[in-house]
Amino acid sequence: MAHISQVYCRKFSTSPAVAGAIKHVTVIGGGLMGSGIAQVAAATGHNVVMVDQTDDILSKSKAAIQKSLGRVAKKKFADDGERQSSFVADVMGRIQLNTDPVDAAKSTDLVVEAIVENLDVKKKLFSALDEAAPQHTIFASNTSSLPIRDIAESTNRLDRFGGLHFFNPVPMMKLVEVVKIPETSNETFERLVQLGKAMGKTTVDCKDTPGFIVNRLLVPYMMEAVRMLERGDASARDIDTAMKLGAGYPMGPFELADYVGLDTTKFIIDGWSKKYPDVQIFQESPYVNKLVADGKLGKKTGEGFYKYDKK
Ligand SMILES: CCCCCCCC(=O)CC(=O)SCCNC(=O)CCNC(=O)[C@H](O)C(C)(C)COP(=O)(O)OP(=O)(O)OC[C@H]1O[C@@H](n2cnc3c(N)ncnc32)[C@H](O)[C@@H]1OP(=O)(O)O
Ligand SMILES: NC(=O)C1=CN([C@@H]2O[C@H](COP(=O)(O)OP(=O)(O)OC[C@H]3O[C@@H](n4cnc5c(N)ncnc54)[C@H](O)[C@@H]3O)[C@@H](O)[C@H]2O)C=CC1
Repeated sequence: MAHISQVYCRKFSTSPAVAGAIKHVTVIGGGLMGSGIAQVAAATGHNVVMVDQTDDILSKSKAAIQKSLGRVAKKKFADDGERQSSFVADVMGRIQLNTDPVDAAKSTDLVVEAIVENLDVKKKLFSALDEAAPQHTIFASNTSSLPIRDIAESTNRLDRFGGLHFFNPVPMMKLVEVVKIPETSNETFERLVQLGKAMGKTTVDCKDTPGFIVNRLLVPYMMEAVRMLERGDASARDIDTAMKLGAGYPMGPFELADYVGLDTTKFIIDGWSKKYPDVQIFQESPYVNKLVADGKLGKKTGEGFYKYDKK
């Protein structure tokens, strides 16, 4: 994994927001994804407001960003503690916190939404933001599985709406899928692509098809792994080992599901099973349902398919 980190350090060291480009980013949702997006946006010179529901959640998000930046800084300034600290302080200084999304949207170039994977909740949020945000502000969703067009229809700015799908963990993963709905203007799309690049990512152009590119392939793969486990074909550990050593994946499907969060995994599957009732691979998993019902949401709660040390 060392080379991924080196790329991160190289790309992220000197790329301030370019003139005319998006300079101010509001990230709504300070969970796994929102905190990562806020971190990388700030580390690449953007001014960021991160929004979540309570001060308590936001202070946990802030601590997560600080910890992740500490890991980046250690690599970037190997033996120089002072430069490590000033790098972290500098990036943190570009992140403001707010519990009021409407207030935050009043003055920003871009809103990136990374809240719970629920269409109605996302629509309600964007509808409120649309009233408050300036004309020029672009809206983007980081949804894993919902149609961007369905979210965008809650606003009157379809031409300034698109998808910006980042990958977990955002500081390490080099891809952003930029999603265009039929109404997205070329200018909006270009500005989103530019932002992705300014954040040090490689971008791919996506249509608003289910799961875009990555998740259209990843979700069936992960769900087939779950079916194998449910059928008793192999253990989770053996399936993970097989996919890491036999297919070269950095994580096996169960490690990855735990890393993504089983709540988010279930939201995706529930949505797709409702929408595509005839597609067998998208149907619900009793195994995942039970884990979620027991509060075993993966790494974030200390247990999912596996158990984790709480750090
Ligand atoms: C069924 C439906 C489900 C569908 C779900 C869809 C969800 C989506 O919509 C789309 C998604 O995001 S899918 C998830 C995509 N992500 C992946 O596939 C991650 C796969 N894992 C990895 O790449 C590495 O294990 C990874 C990079 C994570 C960690 O690397 P390692 O395994 O080698 O572990 P470490 O030794 O801890 O880390 C290696 C170096 O990376 C640095 N690092 C890791 N995490 C970091 C973080 N969060 N922030 C900053 N730095 C970080 C770490 O410093 C370490 O460097 P060294 O110090 O040199 O070891
Ligand atoms: N977990 C993953 O690996 C990935 C998730 N995504 C997508 O990103 C989005 C967020 O996922 P995660 O960060 O994993 O979820 P998470 O559960 O870690 O974080 C979601 C955050 O949103 C906050 N929130 C919920 N409703 C809100 C509202 N109305 N206003 C402000 N904040 C609100 C919650 O308090 C929570 O902190 C989802 O749409 C998910 O599908 C996309 C790529 C990867």
